[in-house]
Amino acid sequence: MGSTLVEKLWSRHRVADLGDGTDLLYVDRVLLHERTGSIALKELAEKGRAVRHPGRAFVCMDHIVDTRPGRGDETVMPGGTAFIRETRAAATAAGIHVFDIGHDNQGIVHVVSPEQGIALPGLTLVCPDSHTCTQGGLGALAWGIGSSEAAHALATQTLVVRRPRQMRVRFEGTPGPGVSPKDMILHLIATHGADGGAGHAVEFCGPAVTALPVEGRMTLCNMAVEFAAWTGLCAPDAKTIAWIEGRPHAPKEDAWVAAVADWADLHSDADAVFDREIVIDCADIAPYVTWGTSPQHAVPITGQVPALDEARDATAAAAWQRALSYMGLNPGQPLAGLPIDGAFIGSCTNSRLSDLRAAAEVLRGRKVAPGVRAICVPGSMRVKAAAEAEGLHTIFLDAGFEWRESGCSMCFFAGGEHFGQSERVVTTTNRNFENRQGPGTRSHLASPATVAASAIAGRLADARGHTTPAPTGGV
Ligand SMILES: CC(C)[C@H](C(=O)O)[C@@H](O)C(=O)O
Ligand code: SF4
Repeated sequence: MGSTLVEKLWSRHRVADLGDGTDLLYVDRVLLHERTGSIALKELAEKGRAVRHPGRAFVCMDHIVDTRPGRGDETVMPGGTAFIRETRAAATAAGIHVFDIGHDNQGIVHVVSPEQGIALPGLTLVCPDSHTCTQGGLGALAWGIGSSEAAHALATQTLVVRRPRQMRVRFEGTPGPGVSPKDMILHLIATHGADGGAGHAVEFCGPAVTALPVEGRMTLCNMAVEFAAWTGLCAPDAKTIAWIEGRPHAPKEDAWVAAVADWADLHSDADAVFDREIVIDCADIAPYVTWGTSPQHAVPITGQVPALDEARDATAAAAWQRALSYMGLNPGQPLAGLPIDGAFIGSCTNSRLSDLRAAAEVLRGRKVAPGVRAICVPGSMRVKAAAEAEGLHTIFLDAGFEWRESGCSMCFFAGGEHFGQSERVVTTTNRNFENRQGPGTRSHLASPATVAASAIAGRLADARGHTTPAPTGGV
C-alpha cells in the first residue's frame, strides 16, 4: 500500500512512537510573532531553558504593529508596545532572527516565511498561530500550536503530536471566470461545514489545484483551519520549485539540486489510502461572500441570506438567527447590493502580490464609492515594494484606498486597529466572527476582486460585472 503525502512527511520526522496515537516529531522551523511568541519566549526564560537552535527559529512583528505610514513601536492597542519590545529583546538575546518594524522584510509571518524560503517542501514548521497551515501550500507540514508548545519546540526542536486522520479534497474541472482560490475554499467550507475537516490533515489536489499559482494554493491552505482541519497542504511541483528558487533562506547550489531531487517524492502515491475524500466540481463554484458570523455562512454573491428552515437542525437555525441579528440582515435578503461602510484587502489569506494584482485589475481607473473606507495592507514589506515597483499602489491610491505598511491590521481587532460599531465591511480576511474586525463590526468575507468591486459600488458587488440590485434594507 502506498503512502499519502502527510504519511511521508510524518515518517521523515518521527523521532519516536509514543504508543498512544501520538508521536514525537522533529520540528524543522519554529516561527513566532509578538502576540503569542512573546509568551513562549517568556515561558522559556522563566524555566531557565535555552533555545536549542536559534538559527531554526524566526520572529515576525505582525499582529500588534501599527500599519499607518511612518509607524514606530507605538500601537493602537493599549500596551501593545510592550509586547513588541519584550519580544524583540528576548529574541535578540536568544540569537533568533527578527523580521522587525522598519525592515524591508517585515510582514505577516505566514507571508514572510514562504517568501523568505524559510518554509520549504518537506519541512515541519510550527507557530503559535492557527493559520500556520497557510505554509502547507508549498508542500510543508505546517501547523498551529499553543504558546507552551512553542516554548517546548524552541527548547527541544521536537513536539508530541497526535496522528491526524487523512483527507483528500479534490477540485475537479476548471473554475469559471472570476472564481478565485478564496471562492474555492469558501465553497468547500459552506458545503461541508466549518467542522468538516475536524481531526484531519487535508491534502488539496486535483486539476484545479495543480493549475493554481503557488500563492493561490496558500490561500486554500490558509483556511484549512476554518474547516477545522489540523492542517492543509498541496504537493509541491515544478511551479513550487520555480517559486522558491533564489529566495534568501532556500538551499543554494549543490544543496538546491539535492533538495529538488528529494522533493520529487513529495506526493501521495497512486494507491495511498485516505480516511475521507471530498470531490468538488469547480463548475459549481461561484464568487462567494459570507452573510453570517462563521466562514461556513457563505453563499454565491448572486445568492440570498438563507431561510431559517434551510438550517440542518434547530441548533443551526438558532445560530443563524443570532448571526443574522449581529449582521443586521434578514432571511431571504439578496447579498449583492447591500451597502457597505468599509473594504479591507489584507491578511495572510489574501495579501500576496497576486491578490493585490487581482484587486488592482478591478480598481484601475475607478473610484471607491463615497462614504466607504477602503484599506489595503500588503502581506509583507516585500509584497508592498513589489506592488509599488509595478505601480499597483498608484491604482489603489487613485481609487481612494489607504495604502499601508504591512501587518495583520484590521484582520484582527485584538491587535488594536479596527472598523467601527455596526459598520458593514467586505474583507479578504478569513474570519467573520463577532467583533473580529472591531466592536460590533459586520464582516463579509470575499475574494480580493469581490472586495475591490464592492468598494467601487459602495455595496456588495459581483466582480464579474453583474448589475447589483437596489438595497433591500437591514434589520
Ligand atoms: C493571535 C493568534 C493566536 C491568532 C491565531 O492563532 O490565529 C490570530 O492570528 C488569528 O488569526 O486569530
Ligand atoms: S493576518 Fe489575521 S489570520 Fe493571519 S495571522 Fe494575522 S491575525 Fe491571524
